Amino acid sequence: MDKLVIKKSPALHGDVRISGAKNAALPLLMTALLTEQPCRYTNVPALRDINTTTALLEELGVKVSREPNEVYLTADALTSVTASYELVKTMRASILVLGPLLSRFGKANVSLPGGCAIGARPVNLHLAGLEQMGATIEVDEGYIRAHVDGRLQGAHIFMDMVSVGATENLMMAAALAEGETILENAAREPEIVDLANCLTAMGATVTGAGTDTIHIHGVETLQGCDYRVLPDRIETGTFLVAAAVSGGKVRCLDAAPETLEAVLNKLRQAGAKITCGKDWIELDMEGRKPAAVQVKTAPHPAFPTDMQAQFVTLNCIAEGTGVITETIFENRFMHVPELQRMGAEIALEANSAVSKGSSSLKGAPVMATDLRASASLVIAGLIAEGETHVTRIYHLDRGYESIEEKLRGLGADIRREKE
Ligand SMILES: CC(=O)N[C@H]1[C@@H](OP(=O)(O)OP(=O)(O)OC[C@H]2O[C@@H](n3ccc(=O)[nH]c3=O)[C@H](O)[C@@H]2O)O[C@H](CO)[C@@H](O)[C@@H]1O
Ligand SMILES: C=C(OP(=O)(O)O)C(=O)O
Repeated sequence: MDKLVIKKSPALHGDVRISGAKNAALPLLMTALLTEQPCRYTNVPALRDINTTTALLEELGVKVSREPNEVYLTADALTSVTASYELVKTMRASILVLGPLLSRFGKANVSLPGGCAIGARPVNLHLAGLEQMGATIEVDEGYIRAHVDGRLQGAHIFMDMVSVGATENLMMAAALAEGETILENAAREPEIVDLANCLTAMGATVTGAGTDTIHIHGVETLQGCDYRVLPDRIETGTFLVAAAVSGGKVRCLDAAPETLEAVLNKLRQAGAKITCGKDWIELDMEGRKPAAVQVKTAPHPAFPTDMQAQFVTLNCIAEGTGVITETIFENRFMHVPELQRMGAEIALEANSAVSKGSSSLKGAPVMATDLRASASLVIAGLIAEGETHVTRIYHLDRGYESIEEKLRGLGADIRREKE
């Protein structure tokens, strides 16, 4: 297993190129299941989750070929409709094969994802929506077994909670369903808009993506696509926080500033000077220490839970007291005890992390517990005195393309070693 060894680094300076978004690419690659025609996806990040997705699609019989940051998929003759536990347990987003398989082939067996480090993460909304569209679903021996006679039927679905994954699964299912599907209380994340744009390019009619009501007019068949994945707003935010914490000046290229307004707003409140172009964002801390910020996570367009851990690190070293409240996942503060081991003064109070600020961090061996927790520890390592060893970085490799090379390009002292 690999670990990252990070030494206290100078303030980060320079340009960094942002990759395609993991959370957009995962559902986008699943759209290939909706058509027998070839699909090409570009700006696909080189990540462990993308490898898992292509392995999963190959297991179903999809023809896969890859070039750097490009994936070609053809689902003209499937050999299986089963997503096995072995793959689903390593990547929860595997559940996104359910909607497309069911709508195109009338059946699907998908291992139940189960809980994960950050929370229980049930899939009841995915199943309830598909049942409303006419599917019969049972859970047997840890597998969701779903089938439908004929086509799924368009339905008016109101979701009790805002769920990104359920919205995506139901949008893909609805694209081949008979008639119109209306999704109410839908997620509004930029990745939903990206998926809607791809489905539209494939011949479905999708309106309202980016609002809480999405209309999808299903069609009998969809065509292939040539689709470029949206820039990763969470990777962008992570580099901006790293720059802010180090007192540096960093420009993120190939970014999508309009997708991370809530994060940019908090960085401005922390004292950063932010300048944006059409596809770039520059953060300049002018050598200052950030001011602590108050943050509450909530569905888009509010502050994203996937940026919460990085802001906990920012608040640790900032001036003043900061409170960060997590409202999406019930167990997403696993980075806090690790940051405390580095000297951070943070108290956990119910679902809030309260930091006193001005902690002087010291390097320590720390363990990554999930993807964004890992990112928060890497950022802490850059400013901690001495050396920080971050273990279990396979979490980080799920979602950050070449993170150590990109950080080194900004002047960080970071290297990958065998544990
Ligand atoms: C691959 C991907 O895009 N992952 C993102 C996606 O995850 P994911 O799509 O899994 O997250 P959801 O939006 O579905 O989850 C939001 C909340 O709803 C709950 N819930 C969800 C579905 C359901 O059927 N029942 C239910 O109760 C979850 O437990 C959670 O508390 O959105 C999350 C919230 O922005 C992000 O943190 C993840 O990075
Ligand atoms: C929680 C995340 O991803 P996933 O839903 O794939 O676990 C994330 O990207 O921070």
